[in-house]
Amino acid sequence: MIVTVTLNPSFDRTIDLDVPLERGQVQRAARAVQEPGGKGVNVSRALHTAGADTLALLPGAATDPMIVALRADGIPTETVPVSAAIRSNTTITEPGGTTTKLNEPGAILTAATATALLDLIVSRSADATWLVLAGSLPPGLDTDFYARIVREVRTAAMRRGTTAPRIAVDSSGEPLAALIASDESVDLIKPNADELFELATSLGIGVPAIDPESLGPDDAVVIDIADQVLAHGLGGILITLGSRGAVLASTTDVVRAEAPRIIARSTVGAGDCSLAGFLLASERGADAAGCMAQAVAHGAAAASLPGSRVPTLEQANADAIAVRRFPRALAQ
Ligand SMILES: O=P(O)(O)OC[C@@]1(O)O[C@H](CO)[C@@H](O)[C@@H]1O
Repeated sequence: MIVTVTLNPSFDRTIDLDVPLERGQVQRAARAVQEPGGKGVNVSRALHTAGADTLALLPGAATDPMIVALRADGIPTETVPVSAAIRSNTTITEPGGTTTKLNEPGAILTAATATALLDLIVSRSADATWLVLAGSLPPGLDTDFYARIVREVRTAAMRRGTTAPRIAVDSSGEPLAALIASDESVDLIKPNADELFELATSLGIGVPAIDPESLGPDDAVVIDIADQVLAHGLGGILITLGSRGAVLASTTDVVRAEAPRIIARSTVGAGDCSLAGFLLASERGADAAGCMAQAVAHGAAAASLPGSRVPTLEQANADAIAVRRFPRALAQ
């Protein structure tokens, strides 16, 4: 089972405009939808839709409209009750595909809620093959909270005499930097190129003064930086590159997967679906190339859907993805 943790969930609101956004003006939206979100929640939504066994862990009141919607969608969910409402992040989409995202900070989590979440995560990790820690940390949690989860999950597994789950992390900024700089190692992180450059800088790794989005199809720079980040005790780095696909850098392989041509409707949650595709294939015994094909198939299919809708397995066809694998043995 793949257990996901979303400490700062959101009831994502997507507002579609038929005309370009004009700042400072009153405009009429063409349509608006609201979907349960937050990165770990999206991973669980995509896994569940693809028929995989998953459990989403998050803070939220049972009566919160987001939790009600998540359960109505049939996503296996366990919550630690909180009194504050789950935040609502807003996405504005304009004709031509421009997307503007406004993320709220989220409600403050108390120390008691943090402890209850930690207990729940440790307990449910006993049945997990993968544990996914995803998204920002809400106010009230220390930036090293992810490192604390990893430590406690591994200590509990050692006490039980069982294998700890593999750990995948999809976060950015200080929480990710604090985790990578800590003594805890993780199996996989999933940054985009911007987030990888930001992480490398925080670790004192020199990065070129260029916009990672302008790198073009030559991913040598990205792989060189990923290799230096890998040396901080990581098993692999899955770097999502938008319309250029994705690259996996691990100690044993470099795998490049090309994105298919699509008409992008909304990229919100596409990275989360890429991670879900990777884990889904990993659960089903695929090798690194197979995991990357499913990652890119899922990410591209999600980007072609409106809002943060997740694709079905039929929509995320991994057979259509071109993948090249370059085996290697990287010294750690
Ligand atoms: O504010 P965070 O936690 O970094 O990201 C939250 C979020 O932007 O991530 C998902 C898309 O990846 C959305 O469902 C959600 O609104």
